[in-house]
Amino acid sequence: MESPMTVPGHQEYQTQLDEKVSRLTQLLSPFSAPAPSVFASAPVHYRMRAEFRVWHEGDDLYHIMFNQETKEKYRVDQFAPASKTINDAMTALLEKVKPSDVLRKKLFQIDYLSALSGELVISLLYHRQLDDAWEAEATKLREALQLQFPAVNIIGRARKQKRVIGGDFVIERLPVNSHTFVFKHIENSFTQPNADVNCKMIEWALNCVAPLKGDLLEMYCGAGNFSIPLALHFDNVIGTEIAKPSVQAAQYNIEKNNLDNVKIVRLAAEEFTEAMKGERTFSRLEGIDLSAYNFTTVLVDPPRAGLDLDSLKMIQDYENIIYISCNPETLAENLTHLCETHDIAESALFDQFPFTHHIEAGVLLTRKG
Ligand SMILES: C[S@@+](CC[C@H](N)C(=O)[O-])C[C@H]1O[C@@H](n2cnc3c(N)ncnc32)[C@H](O)[C@@H]1O
Repeated sequence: MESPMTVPGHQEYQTQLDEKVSRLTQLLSPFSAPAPSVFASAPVHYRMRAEFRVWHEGDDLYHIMFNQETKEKYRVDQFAPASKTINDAMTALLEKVKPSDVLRKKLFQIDYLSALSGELVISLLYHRQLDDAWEAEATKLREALQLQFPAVNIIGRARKQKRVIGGDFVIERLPVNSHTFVFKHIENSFTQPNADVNCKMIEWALNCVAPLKGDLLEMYCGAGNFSIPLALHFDNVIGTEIAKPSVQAAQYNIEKNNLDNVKIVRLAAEEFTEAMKGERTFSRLEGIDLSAYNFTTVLVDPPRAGLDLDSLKMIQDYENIIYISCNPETLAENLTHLCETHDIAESALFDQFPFTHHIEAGVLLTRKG
């Protein structure tokens, strides 16, 4: 079992990025899209999250991963794609967990969530129930790690159990243009994995909306990753999101960034579309008069499946559409509808996932003249 700490070379990275650019260009070519702007990733330490299985060997214990092709396990002492904070924590954590019978017993997985701010959540996953003895040891572990990491939280997870030592989130500080935005990122909720490339995505979106006025409607807004920076530009923003923890984080983020023109509503995109069409009313929209907004622009950032047909039709009512996609195939399918009414004015490739074949893309659509 070998630890593949070898970092792929620049040429290998560039070749793969070039392939992604040509794949995206090809997928967008039926829609007469301009050539995509390309936002590259750092070659190492770009991931804010990492998950490892744990291997026990006598008194020893280490992180492992699996080769996706051969399914063979390999030892991972350091993991170049993960942030420096995660790499430092991997060593520091195991040093302290190894000698503790309570902490190591039936520990099978370790998940790390870090932030550019240096904050860190470590989740320890067990095949046994966690008791007060575990909590006492985990509290001591956190205190010991706090000497090295300014803000570190520990979570213990087992079947139907979650014990939190500290908090279950990190506070991120994202530099976007000349501004720093504060974001609460909750463990086990969606957050963009590559923080630097995420900042470039937000800057690209801000650039797209620079000439636009009025109000912004956003669907699939998560914890307000786009809603909050874009609120500095628009008069008002309404964001919708299905996941309760993300909506709660978004409310926190609105307050911490001192915004009073953003509302986040917990609704599925499909439900929100029904509300916009006047087909259904929702108590969660009470006090919000959707007809009073002057929505000129809609931003969508759906999961891999893309948008349903009704939501596609609904967003075609707006002058400007920003579509952020983690799956260019469903983006292209959705564009066959959207380009009946809109043209692609800008396109972009954000290399959120270097050294994989995954593509994150963005398009700005404007209503046909
Ligand atoms: C790709 S993430 C984007 C989140 C956010 N824009 C960001 O940049 O962090 C997609 C988001 O859509 C949410 N989601 C998934 N299905 C949904 C649905 N049917 N309706 C509304 N939101 C949904 C997920 O919880 C997730 O937060």
